[in-house]
Amino acid sequence: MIDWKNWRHITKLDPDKILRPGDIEDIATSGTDALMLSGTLNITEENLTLLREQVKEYGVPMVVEPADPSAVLYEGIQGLFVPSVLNTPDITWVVGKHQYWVKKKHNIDWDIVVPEAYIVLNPDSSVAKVTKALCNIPVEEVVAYATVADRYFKFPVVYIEYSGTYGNPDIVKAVSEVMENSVLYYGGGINCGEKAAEMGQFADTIVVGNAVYDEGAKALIETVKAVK
Ligand SMILES: CC(C)=CCC/C(C)=C/CC/C(C)=C/CC/C(C)=C/COP(=O)(O)OP(=O)(O)O
Ligand SMILES: O=P(O)(O)OC[C@@H](O)CO
Ligand SMILES: [Mg+2]
Repeated sequence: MIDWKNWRHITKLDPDKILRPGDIEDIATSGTDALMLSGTLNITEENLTLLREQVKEYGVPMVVEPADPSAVLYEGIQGLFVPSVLNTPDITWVVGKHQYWVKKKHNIDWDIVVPEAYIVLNPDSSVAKVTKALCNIPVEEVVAYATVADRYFKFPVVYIEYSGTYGNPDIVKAVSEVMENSVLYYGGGINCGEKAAEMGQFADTIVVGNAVYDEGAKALIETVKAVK
């Protein structure tokens, strides 16, 4: 297994978006610890495979984070990061999709599976809409979810997710103070060194997604430098 617990910086690449060859090289050589292939909308085995083929030659650890059991990749990747969303009333996104997945797929390589406890906090994100996450919750409730994930369910990863917008550092700080064993991920709206450094004080690992597409590789490199 890859040493994912020591990653400081993950670049999240969306199989539904286009990257030019030059961009791919710049991303892969940016110093990011891993490439995570993931998105909520329009993810298929086909576009996941195409993206994997584009990035694999650089030798950066590559992991897949599936949004649905119908689009999972098993070959040529080093990890399968599987989300459960904690702050949704719809159990489908906590354990339902997972049960369906295991029922259909009998030979899962559990050694590469890393369960993630998502706390989704941007109501405008695709992931919030799809999972009907209850995003407008006070910090005490976020901390309580994170504590349940860390101590009770013993999720390897707790993921504070603001996909598409920059989140509240006070919330990430408060969560970081209660984490004992889980690795704390922060993702959402990081598009420069300052924001990377700010969230990187509290999160073990920061995740940068949209900035790669909206700002380009130069901004990505700044975010890497800020946390390493
Ligand atoms: C059990 C299996 C194999 C799959 C189910 C996994 C579950 C429950 C996923 C629920 C949450 C989810 C849809 C996660 C996908 C990862 C993620 C948060 C991607 C970022 O999404 P956005 O940035 O909101 O979406 P777009 O980039 O597509 O707009
Ligand atoms: O795309 P951004 O806003 O950087 O968010 C990163 C990641 O947490 C999305 O799942
Ligand atoms: Mg996205």
